[in-house]
Amino acid sequence: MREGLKIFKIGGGIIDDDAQLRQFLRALTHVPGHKLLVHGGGKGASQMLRDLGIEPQLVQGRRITDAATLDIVTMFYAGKTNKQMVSLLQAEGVNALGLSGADGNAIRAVKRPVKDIDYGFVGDLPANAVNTDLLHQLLKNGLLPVFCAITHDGQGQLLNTNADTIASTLARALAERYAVELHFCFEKDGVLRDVHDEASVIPQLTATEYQELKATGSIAAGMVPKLDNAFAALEAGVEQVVIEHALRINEPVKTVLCRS
Ligand SMILES: Nc1ncnc2c1ncn2[C@@H]1O[C@H](COP(=O)(O)OP(=O)(O)O)[C@@H](O)[C@H]1O
Ligand SMILES: CC(=O)N[C@@H](CCC(=O)OP(=O)(O)O)C(=O)O
Repeated sequence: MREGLKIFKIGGGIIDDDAQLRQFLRALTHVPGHKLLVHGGGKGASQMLRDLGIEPQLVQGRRITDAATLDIVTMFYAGKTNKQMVSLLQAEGVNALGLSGADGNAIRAVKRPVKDIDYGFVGDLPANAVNTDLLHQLLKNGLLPVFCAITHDGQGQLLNTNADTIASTLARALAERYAVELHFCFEKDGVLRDVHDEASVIPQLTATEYQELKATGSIAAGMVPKLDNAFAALEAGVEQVVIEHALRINEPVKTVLCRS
């Protein structure tokens, strides 16, 4: 039987709030078994860019990343955010190891080709992007890998990659070796039928219902690429995909994706 692995992705809203981040990380330490954490930080990065006089540019939730933006998001994601998160986990007695995709050649990306839009230094992840042997070794040694949203192309170029995509790609690659649960954690209790009604959580969401709710506009904005990544993981053999509140990961209220 395959061993279990729980992959958690934490988004920008919670990361920016020190008390909430600590609460999430403390709850994470109580989750049994192999774990892996992926963090974003897009909201904080946009604020930092503005503070430095650069207006952030996002198209459908994806950041257009010119050279100056890449420098700043690398410092923010792979530096401050990643190291702060690792040190908070160490303070909880968990041996976390912070990684970008370049470290240990963990995730190798391909610079997004220019079509209608030039996204600049943004990395897409091919099917063989993940160094699963490295991650297996780390997990076997009791480490908790903590990934930021920076990858590399193998030619010395760092690239900015959406954190939901990194989580989904890691889950798909590691599903060959582990029974993977993928948890997208953010600041709502799950996928909402009505985004203005916090109590309207959909407990079980099928791909068909997702398409319907997307067409009516009930599911929109950042939730669309998140669910595209989430359903892709489910279809590729990930055992379970969950969308849930980062501060309630041990509680039953959440959205679980269904295959049919
Ligand atoms: N039906 C929906 N249910 C929940 N959130 C939704 C829905 N439709 C749109 N959203 C928006 O999507 C956001 C989550 O996407 P995003 O901001 O990219 O998350 P993250 O910060 O975790 O990467 C929510 O904060 C919410 O504003
Ligand atoms: C290419 C691209 O869009 N990269 C993202 C990476 C961070 C991220 O995904 O952060 P959240 O999960 O908090 O949104 C960005 O720079 O915003």
